[in-house]
Amino acid sequence: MADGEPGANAQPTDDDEATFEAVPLRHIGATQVRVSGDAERITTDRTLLEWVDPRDPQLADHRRIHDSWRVLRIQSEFVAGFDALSGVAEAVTVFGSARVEPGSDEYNLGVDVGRRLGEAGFAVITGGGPGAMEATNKGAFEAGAQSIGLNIELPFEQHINPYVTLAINFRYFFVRKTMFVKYSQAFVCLPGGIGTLDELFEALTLVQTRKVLRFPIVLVGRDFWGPLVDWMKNTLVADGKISPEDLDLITLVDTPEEAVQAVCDKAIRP
Ligand SMILES: CC(C)=CCNc1ncnc2c1ncn2[C@@H]1O[C@H](COP(=O)(O)O)[C@@H](O)[C@H]1O
Repeated sequence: MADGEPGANAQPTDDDEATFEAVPLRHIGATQVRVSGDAERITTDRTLLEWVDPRDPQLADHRRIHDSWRVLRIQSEFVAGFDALSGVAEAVTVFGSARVEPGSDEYNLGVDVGRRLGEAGFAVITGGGPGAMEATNKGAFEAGAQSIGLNIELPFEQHINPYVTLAINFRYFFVRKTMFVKYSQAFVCLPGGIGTLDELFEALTLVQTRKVLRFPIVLVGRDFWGPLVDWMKNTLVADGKISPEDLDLITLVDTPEEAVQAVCDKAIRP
């Protein structure tokens, strides 16, 4: 394929994707960009979500045909996820920063949380990445519990952490997020950034709207999470944006022991 031709610079993730994305990628130039020295891959989520000008005659079919057929790929990702996770009995999903360094206090916090959840009889689910995810999987692994990693395709090189005993790779964020909720009875959030906040607030929305019932959401670390909860109280409740009872959806704790106790007390268990 000559340079300048449709899809010439595309960085597909497999052969299927190469065929599938050949035309649509032209609209974004599909040049390889570099982030922190790593080649940035064009992810499936990006090709789904990026704006395409439907008035461009060469792209006229993009939304109509490619997005419609994309549903089959999305469907297959749901099928693979359901299939791989259907045997998971009792599980807790733990979220937290991808940037926590091994050996740090926050890493050790994750290990402790994972280990205690494992010892309490839960499988532990994380995003399968580095940092707090790795720490939590490590704790669960060392406790002999099922240690699950739901990995996500990212623009840069990404490896599942070595403490995962059941790994699934997802291309679509929203498919993966369905699995976190569907296969766990509680969420535990360790300190984290935008990814963790996204996962936390999605869970809060699902519980608030009663899409999910009796689903404890436990935040570990009062110093870290306290100011956010205070803001929710002083601004969201005070301004009438949420009800005072909505704050009861969150359990704020300091230690891994309290976190696991809160899960055991509040989650649906047989
Ligand atoms: C070093 C680095 C940025 C690696 C990214 N690798 C990742 N692998 C898997 N899940 C992730 C990754 N980054 C973010 N997430 C998701 O978002 C959350 C962490 O994002 P953050 O660091 O809080 O905002 C995790 O709970 C996880 O579900």
